Amino acid sequence: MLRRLILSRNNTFINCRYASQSMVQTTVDEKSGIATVTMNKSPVNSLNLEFLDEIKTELNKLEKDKVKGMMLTSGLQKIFSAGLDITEFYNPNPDRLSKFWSTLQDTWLTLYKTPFPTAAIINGHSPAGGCLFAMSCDYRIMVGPKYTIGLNETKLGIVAPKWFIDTMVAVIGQRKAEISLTTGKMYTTDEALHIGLIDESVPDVNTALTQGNLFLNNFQRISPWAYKMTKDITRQSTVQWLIDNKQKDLDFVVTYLQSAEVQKSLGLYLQSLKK
Ligand SMILES: CCCC/C=C/CC(=O)SCCNC(=O)CCNC(=O)[C@H](O)C(C)(C)COP(=O)(O)OP(=O)(O)OC[C@H]1O[C@@H](n2cnc3c(N)ncnc32)[C@H](O)[C@@H]1OP(=O)(O)O
Repeated sequence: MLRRLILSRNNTFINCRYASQSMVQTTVDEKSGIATVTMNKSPVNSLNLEFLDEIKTELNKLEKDKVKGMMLTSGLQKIFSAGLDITEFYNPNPDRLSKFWSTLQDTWLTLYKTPFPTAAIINGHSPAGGCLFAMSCDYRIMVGPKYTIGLNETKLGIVAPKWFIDTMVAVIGQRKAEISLTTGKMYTTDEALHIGLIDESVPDVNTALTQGNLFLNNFQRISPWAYKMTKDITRQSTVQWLIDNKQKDLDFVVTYLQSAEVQKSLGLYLQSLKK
C-alpha cells in the first residue's frame, strides 16, 4: 500500500492511499477528515468478489482511521456502478458463488452500519446493486440529467432479496418501493428526486462533491456517539434481519440463482447487454 500527500482544490492537504492495481482509490482531506472513496473498475464498476472485498477492506480501514465522513463515488465517465457482476451468477462455480454472496452481505453490512456519515456522489448510471450501495449511504447527490437509478432486478427475471427491498423501503417508503421493485423501474435524476430516492440533483460532479462535503460537515457539530446510536436504531430491523438470517439468505440465493429458469433469464439478459 502506498501513501502520499497531495494538494486539494481548496489548498488543504489530502492523504491519498492507493495500492498498485487497486480498484478503489481513497483520499482523505486532512483538514476536514472527510474521505472520498472512488470506485474504479472498468468498464462499468460491476461488483464482483474481489471488488467487493476491496470496498469492504477500505471501509474497515476508514473506520479504524476514525475519518469524519465518507463520499462514495465513481472514477468512470458515466457509470456509478452497474450493480452486481452478472458473470458471478451466470453459469457460476458454486463455491465462488457462496463466497461472492457472503462478501456482498458483509460489504453491505459494513457500508450500512458505518460509524461515520456517508454520502453517495452518483456520477453515472446506478442500477440494482449500484442503487443498493447508493441507498445505503446517509445522503444521495446525483449528477443530472442523463443518468438513471433503480432496483431493476425484475427486468432481469430475478427477485431482489429482502434486505435490498427493506433498504429501499427505508428510503422511499413501502408504496413507492413496491411499485419501483415490481416494475424494475430505472428512474431519471428528476424522477428519482421527485420520489425521494435521491436528495439532490446537481449539474456536474464538482458541485456534487461540494454539496457532499457540505452535508458531511454538518456532522462536525453533532456528537459522533449520538450520530451512531441514532443510525443504529433507525437501521436496526434491516440490519438485524440479515445478521439473523445470513446463512438462510445465502442458501436461498445460491440455490435460486442456479435454477434453470433464472439461468435462462440471465443468459438472455446478458445477450441483450452484449448487443
Ligand atoms: C437473488 C439474487 C438477486 C441478485 C440481485 C442482483 C442485483 C444486481 O445488481 S444484478 C445486475 C444488474 N445490473 C444491470 O442490469 C446493469 C446492466 N448494465 C447496463 O445497463 C449497462 O451496461 C450500463 C448502463 C451500466 C452501462 O452501459 P454502457 O456504458 O453502454 O456499457 P455496456 O452496456 O456496453 O457494458 C460494457 C460491458 O460491461 C458489461 N456489463 C454491463 N453491466 C454488467 C454487469 N452488471 N455485470 C457484468 N457485466 C456487465 C456489458 O455486458 C459489456 O460487456 P462487453 O460487451 O463484453 O464489453
